[in-house]
Amino acid sequence: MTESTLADDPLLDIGLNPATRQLLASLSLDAHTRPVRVTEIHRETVRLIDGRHTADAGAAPMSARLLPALVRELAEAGDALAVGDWGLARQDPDGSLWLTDFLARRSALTRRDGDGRRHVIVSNVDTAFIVMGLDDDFSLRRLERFLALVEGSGVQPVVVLTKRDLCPDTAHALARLQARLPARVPHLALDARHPSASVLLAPWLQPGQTLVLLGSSGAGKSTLTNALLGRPVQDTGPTREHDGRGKHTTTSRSLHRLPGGACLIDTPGVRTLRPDADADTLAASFDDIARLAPACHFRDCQHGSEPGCAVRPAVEGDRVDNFHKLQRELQRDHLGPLQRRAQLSMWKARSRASRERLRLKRGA
Ligand SMILES: Nc1nc2c(ncn2[C@@H]2O[C@H](COP(=O)(O)OP(=O)(O)OP(=O)(O)O)[C@@H](O)[C@H]2O)c(=O)[nH]1
Ligand SMILES: [Zn+2]
Repeated sequence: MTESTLADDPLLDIGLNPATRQLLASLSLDAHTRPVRVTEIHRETVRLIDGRHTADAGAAPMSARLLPALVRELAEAGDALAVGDWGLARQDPDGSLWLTDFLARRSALTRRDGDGRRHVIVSNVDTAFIVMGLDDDFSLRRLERFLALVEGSGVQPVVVLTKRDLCPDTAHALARLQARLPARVPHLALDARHPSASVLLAPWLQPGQTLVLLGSSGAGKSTLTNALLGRPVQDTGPTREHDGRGKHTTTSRSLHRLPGGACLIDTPGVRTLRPDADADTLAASFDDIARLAPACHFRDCQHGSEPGCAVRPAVEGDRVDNFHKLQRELQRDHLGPLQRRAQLSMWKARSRASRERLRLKRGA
């Protein structure tokens, strides 16, 4: 048997990359076990694709149960499956499908719950397009939030500015962005409705690559998804596709295969991922400030109006302010409910006091 190449591996359709392929090759799988990717998580089952039953775009997902040993293993590790995970599925003689293992992740976008625990929302993603409109949506502060969310996840952020056609002065917006954004983060401006979007984004859309779109509501994620797919994704209603078990709706398709060969993961979890950072990723994302701060004259310099500040001349003031704001938020998020309430009433008392002072000053 001649060795097949990555290019003709059916798993390429579902985001197989050289590293995952190498890992799978080392596993000597029996005839009943095959590599799969998780596209949906339900209470007792998961939906999987194996790249074999590919329709025009995105494979029709199969339902599988988790092997009890896998459930135990995950519980012991305090972990859970995520969309994008690679795993192994075994088909029993009676036709039932079991997820038996899951493979180590090479990247993960996570969110924290109220108790500060981390949950993986999506894994094995190469690129996150941070989508932001060049209209009222444009906010460098929010962009910095999203970047801090992606930082440290193993995912490459790319800033995609949509609505270029609506922006009277794109050059100005880009200049502001460049003054703020670390040079390592690629960025571009486009009209998300135009087919040329996939040409501009081609470097991140190569076969085997997996991407997600992040961004606030109305930023243009659906519009861009349609442009990348080359056709509208129907969000509701039945599709024409039948497989004997009934109709699939496209809403259940969270992994789209793009014409160029990349996979786009679009799940409600990703859509609603709030750009919250944690301390490490925040520091890494604002590493320009961290790098310069040791050269400030005062050790506790806030990079405001202190003499001898090394940060202020080099970093835009609003970026420094945003860093401090996100840091404060983080501290607040890490407080327990009681401490949070105490802090809230302290702030309320303070603002009451300052309102009172203002009132007295104005002689009201
Ligand atoms: N002119 C213009 N309109 C755009 C562009 N990108 C998006 N739009 C419009 O902006 C509106 C919002 O775009 P959507 O793609 O629905 O935004 P979204 O990010 O998917 O929003 P949610 O689904 O709420 O998360 C739609 O009316 C789009 O037609 C663009 O580049 N140019
Ligand atoms: Zn300073």
